[in-house]
Amino acid sequence: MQPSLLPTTTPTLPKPIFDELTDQLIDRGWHVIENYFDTTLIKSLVADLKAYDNDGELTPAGIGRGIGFTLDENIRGDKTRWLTRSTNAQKRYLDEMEVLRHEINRLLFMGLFEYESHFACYEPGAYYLKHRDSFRGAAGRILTTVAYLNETWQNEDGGFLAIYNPKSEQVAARIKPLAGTLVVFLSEDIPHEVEPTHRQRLSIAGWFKCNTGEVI
Ligand SMILES: O=C(O)CCC(=O)C(=O)O
Ligand SMILES: [Fe+2]
Repeated sequence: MQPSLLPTTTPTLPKPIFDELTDQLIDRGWHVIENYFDTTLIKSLVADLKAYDNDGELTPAGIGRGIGFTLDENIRGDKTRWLTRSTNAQKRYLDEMEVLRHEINRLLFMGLFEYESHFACYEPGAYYLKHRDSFRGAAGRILTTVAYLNETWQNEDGGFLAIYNPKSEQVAARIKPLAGTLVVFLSEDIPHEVEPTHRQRLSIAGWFKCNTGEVI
C-alpha cells in the first residue's frame, strides 16, 4: 500500500458537538453527526479501502468471534478488514476516535477503554439484517460508531441504516450512508439494520470497548 501524504494532526471539533452527543446517548441511545470528518480524510480512507479491495484483502464478514465465529451471507453480506495504524489516513481516523473516546469518558464516565474498527464494503445487493452489536462472544462492546465514506448517495441507492426503538421495535430513523456522517449508538441496546444497497457502499464500523482483561 502507498503511504498517503495526509497530515497526521487531528483538528479539534467544537465542544457543543460532544455535549449534544452525550445528551442524545443518555436520552435515546443513539445520535447522528453530519460532516464529522473532512473531505481530505474521507478521500484518503477511500483510497486505503479501494487498495485493500484490489489486493483481495477484504474478507467476507462473519458473525461472532473465536469458536463462535460463523459465516452467514443470509445475515450479512459485507467484506471487511480491520483498521491499523499502517497509513496516515487510518492513523488520523483512529486519532479522531481517541478524541471522541476521551470526550465521552469525560462527560459520561463510560469507562471506554479501547477501540476496534473495520473497513466495510457492501457490494450491490448486500445487506445486514436487524441485529444488536453486543452478542455472546463480542467481548465488551459498549458503543458502536459507523462512519460513511461514499461522497454522493441518492435515496434510490438504498443501503440506509435503519435504527430501531428498542422498546417499540419500530424504526426510529433511517440514515443515509453519506460521507462525513458519523453514527454513534449503544451497542447492547439499539437494534439496527443495513437495508439492501443498490450501489457499492463503503464505511468504517467501530466499537469502543470496556476493559475485559482479555489477553490477545
Ligand atoms: O454500516 C452500517 O450502517 C452498520 C453496520 C453494522 O451494523 C455492523 O457492522 O455491525
Ligand atoms: Fe451492527
